[in-house]
This record gives sequence, structure tokens and C-alpha cells, in this order.
Amino acid sequence: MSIFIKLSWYFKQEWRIYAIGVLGLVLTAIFGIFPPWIIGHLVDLIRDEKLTADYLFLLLGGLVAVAIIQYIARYMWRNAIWGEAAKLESLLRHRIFWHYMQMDTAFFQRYRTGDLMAHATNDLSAIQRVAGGGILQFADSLITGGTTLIAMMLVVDWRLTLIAILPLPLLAVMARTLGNKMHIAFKKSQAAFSRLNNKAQESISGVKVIKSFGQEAADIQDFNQQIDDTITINQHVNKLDALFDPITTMIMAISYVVTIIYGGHLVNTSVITLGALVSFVSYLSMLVWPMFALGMLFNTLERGNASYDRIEAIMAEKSSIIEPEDAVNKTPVGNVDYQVASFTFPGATAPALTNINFNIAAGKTLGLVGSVGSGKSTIIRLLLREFDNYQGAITFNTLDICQYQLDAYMPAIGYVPQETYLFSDTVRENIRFARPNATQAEVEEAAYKSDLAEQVDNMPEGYDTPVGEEGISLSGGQRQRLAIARALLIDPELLILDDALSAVDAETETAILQTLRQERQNKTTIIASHRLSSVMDADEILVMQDGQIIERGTHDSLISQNGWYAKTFALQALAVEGEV
Ligand SMILES: Nc1ncnc2c1ncn2[C@@H]1O[C@H](COP(=O)(O)OP(=O)(O)OP(=O)(O)O)[C@@H](O)[C@H]1O
Repeated sequence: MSIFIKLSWYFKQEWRIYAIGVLGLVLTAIFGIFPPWIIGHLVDLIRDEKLTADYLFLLLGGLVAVAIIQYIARYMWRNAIWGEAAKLESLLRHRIFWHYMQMDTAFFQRYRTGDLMAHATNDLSAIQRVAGGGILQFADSLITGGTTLIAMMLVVDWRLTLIAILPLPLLAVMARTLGNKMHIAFKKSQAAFSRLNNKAQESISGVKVIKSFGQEAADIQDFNQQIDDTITINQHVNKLDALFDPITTMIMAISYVVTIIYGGHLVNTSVITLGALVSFVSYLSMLVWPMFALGMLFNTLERGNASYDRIEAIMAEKSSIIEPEDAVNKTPVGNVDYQVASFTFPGATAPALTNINFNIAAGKTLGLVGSVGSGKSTIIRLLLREFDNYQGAITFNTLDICQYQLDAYMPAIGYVPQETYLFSDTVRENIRFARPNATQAEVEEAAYKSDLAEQVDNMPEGYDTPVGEEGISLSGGQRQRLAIARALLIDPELLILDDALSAVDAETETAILQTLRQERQNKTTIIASHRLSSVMDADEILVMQDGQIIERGTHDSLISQNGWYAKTFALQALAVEGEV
């Protein structure tokens, strides 16, 4: 029951609508007593040959009136209770999604995507069931069950009632135990189905790799094994499901037998009339659902409670990226001054960056080069406010970047990663993702500057061509150009290209960089790349190794230092010549 207390904030907030729902339930239950009574009364009148046509019409009219009232009352409670449950689910879903969006990178490293999705779907459904089915089961077992029992005792006979309902608690016990087993089995079945789906998706996505390594037979065998497992688990679910009806029928049969034997005796001894016995049998069948509801209620509440606790735990997680109360609501422009003595990833033992100091004046370009894993992206990630736990300070326009409001700070940056994410939408919407109100002319200009325009013109529907999961596949180079167009459209103060041109050929890269230089004369750019030709024209180039700067300077000065940069440049130049 503690989940009702945990959700009391919502019930209090929505008490009016819940009150309408409960009123609807009470009316349904009270008016539900009349039809069996009317039918029993009819039986007695027929047996005693006292039924007149007028009275018959009156009783039938009564039945119709009761049916109409019940129809309205049912509509009332269904609308109110199911509506409120859906509203709660939507409210919580909105909150949890908002929370996810506020969380830092470390949070997404701690939790697996699948788990976060499960919280936002399964757990919320379980809570929704408390506010809908749970309330209904609770009210139904109390109100419908209670009203029917009272009617049985008052209208018919209290002794018959007590004897006939003796087996009924078994229904509640069955609903609880079997329901619990069903839930566990069903969860296993869902998990098996999702494993099967994952396997199918992985095999289809990785089909080229599977074939190229000749692993088709092993993969098919693995897939078949998963199908067999899924079927075995589903068969178990079906077996449990198949038990529900026969057990219910058996328990009810015992009740009916008791009713007929003892009720028959009461009729014979004229304690009750035959009509009263007929009414009683109807009332008895009306108790089946409240008994089920009672048994199911415990399961609904238990699951809802566990889900609520899991959601609470997620919602209690705090982002380590904290905005100070007096954070500045101004988008930065100007110099970037980066003075980081040391930065260690959360959970790591050794620092990923040590003594990284540089200053980029507004309008200048910084190049970041170095071998794989040397720390180039990490330098950028601190600028993107993914982590704040470094020693030192990064200022943008003389103000520490942690002092800006995130919503004001982030629009200053256009970030283009190596692997860009395309949404399942048109080329146009993907380009104007960060500025949804950009005009077609602006979109086309951005595409032109990133050397994508010609390619889009050749696509089947031009800018209306769908891309992403549900659209056509773009090549690696096209994706990268689209990502650059996306960043250019917001004309950011600081453009960061993190190995963002690795999939385009050197000639196209040079053309794109040339356009960027012309277009962004007063704006700052950081280019991280493995291809040294990308950073040749930068105002300063940092050569990274093991999280430290090992060489720095302009292209010419680095060549004359004859270190890593000069040697790598020579090797890459040779490779290009080789290609020619
Ligand atoms: N989340 C993380 N937790 C712990 N260590 C990490 C994390 N992300 C990156 N690292 C480590 O930090 C180091 C620097 O990685 P980084 O991605 O900055 O290198 P890089 O120079 O950009 O490499 P590449 O050229 O391959 O992109 C690597 O040793 C990497 O394994």
C-alpha cells in the first residue's frame, strides 16, 4: 500500500477527478444489485402466478433504466480513472526525459541505454497501472465486493452467503500466485523476445562482416538456438495462462454446488423463495471479479512500488555539471583561454590531460594533432562542458566557462564530431536541426559551403530526401559534410571540427577549409585531425602525446623543429604522392 502513499501527491492534486471516478464505481456497484433482484422477483411472481402485464413492463422498464444508469456510471469511472492514469504516465515520462536531457556524460556511462529506456517505458507503465488498474482493483474489491455481499445478506440470507463465499478467497489467492508467476514468465518472454530482436538486428547490420569471415553457419545456429529458447519460454507462459480459466471454473463450481445444496434446503423449508435463490446465484457470479481484483491488487502495488523506487533513484541522480545560481545569461564571444593543469576521467586512475595551456584569440584557428588516444578529443570535451572536474580554468571572453548558463554557453559552439548523428528526417530538417526556422536559402548556402549542395541536388527528392534510419544511407563523407552544414547554419563563435573531415578526400577537405576560412574571418575555429594538411594553416598547432603537449607552433616552426610533426608530415606527403 506504500505506493499509494508515494503517489499521494498526485491523488491530492487530481482528487476531484478521482472523486468522480469513485462516485462512478459506487453508482455502478449499487445499481448492479438491482438486475438480479428484479429477475428473482420476476421468478417468484411467475411461480405464484401473480405477474400482470403492467407489472412486467414496469420491471422491464426498471431493468432498462438501471442499464442506462450503469452505462453512464461506467463511462464516468472509466473516463476518470484511465484518463488520470494516462495523465500521470505522461507527466512522469516528461519529467524523466527532461531529467535525462539534463544529465552529464558520466551518467550515460554509468547507465546502459537499454536500462534507461526500460525505466522510461516499463517502469512508468507499472506506475501507471497503480494509478489506473490499482485504484480500480482497490475500489472494485471494496465497493463492488462489499455492496454485493451486503445485498446477498440482506436480500437473500446471511447464512447462505457465509457458506457460499467460503471457497471464493481461493480466487484471490489464485489471482495473486498465478498472476505473480505469469508476470515473471511474461518478463522472461519479453526479455527473450528482445534478445531475439537484438540478435536479428545485429546479424542483419553485421551481415557483411559475418559473410566476409565465413561465419554464416555459426550465426544461423546461434539464431536458431535463440528461437528455440524463446519458444520454450513462451510455452511456459501459455501453460500458466491456460490454468486461469479452469481453476476459476472449479472454484466457482464448488460455490455453486454449496449454494444449490444449502440454498435448495432453505427454499424447501420456505426460509427463502426460489426467486431469492436465483438472485443469489447471480450475485455470486458478480463476486468473481472483485475477488480477482483483490488478488491482482497486491501484484499491481508491489510492481508499481518497485518501479517507483527505481524511477526515484534515477531522478535523484545529480548532474556534476552544475550551473551557479548567478550564472551569466550571455553567449560568449572573444578569446578562449585554456589552462588545465590536470584532468582525470571519473573512475580512471591516470590523468588523461596534463598541463594543457593555450590561448586562441578571437578569429584565430587552433590545430590539434597527435597519435590515437593522445587526448585531442578530451581537450574538446572539456570545452563542451561534458566534465567540470579538472584542475585549472577555461575562460571564454575572460569569464570561466562554468560561470555561464549552459543554455547561453552552448549556442556559442558549433561542434562537428567524426561520427555524426542523423535523425530520421529529411536532409533539410537534419541540416537545420539547431536552427529550425532557417530558410531554404540559408540551408542551401550552408550545404554549398560544406560542399554538400551538389550531392543533395543529385538525391531523389533533393532537400526533401529522407535520411537516417528510415531514409537513404549517406556515405561517410556525405554525413560529415551534412554535419558541417548543420554547424555552419548557426554560425557559431567557436567551431570545433573533431576529425570531422576524415571521410572526405584531401582535395575536398582543402576546399571546405578554404571556404571556412573566408566565411569565418572573425570567428574562432579548433580543428582536431589525423591528417596534418587539415591544420597546416592554423595559427597555432598543438602536437599531443599521452595527454600532454609535446610540440607546438605554426606549421613552419614545427617543420623546422624536426620532431613528431615534421616526420609525420613527411610520411603523409609521401603517402599522398604514392596515391597520385
Ligand atoms: N570516458 C572515458 N573514461 C576513461 N578514459 C577515457 C574516456 N574517454 C577517453 N578516455 C581515454 O582518454 C585518452 C584520450 O582519448 P581521446 O579520445 O581524447 O584521444 P584522441 O587523441 O582524440 O584519439 P583519436 O585520435 O583516436 O580520436 C585515451 O587513452 C582514452 O582511452
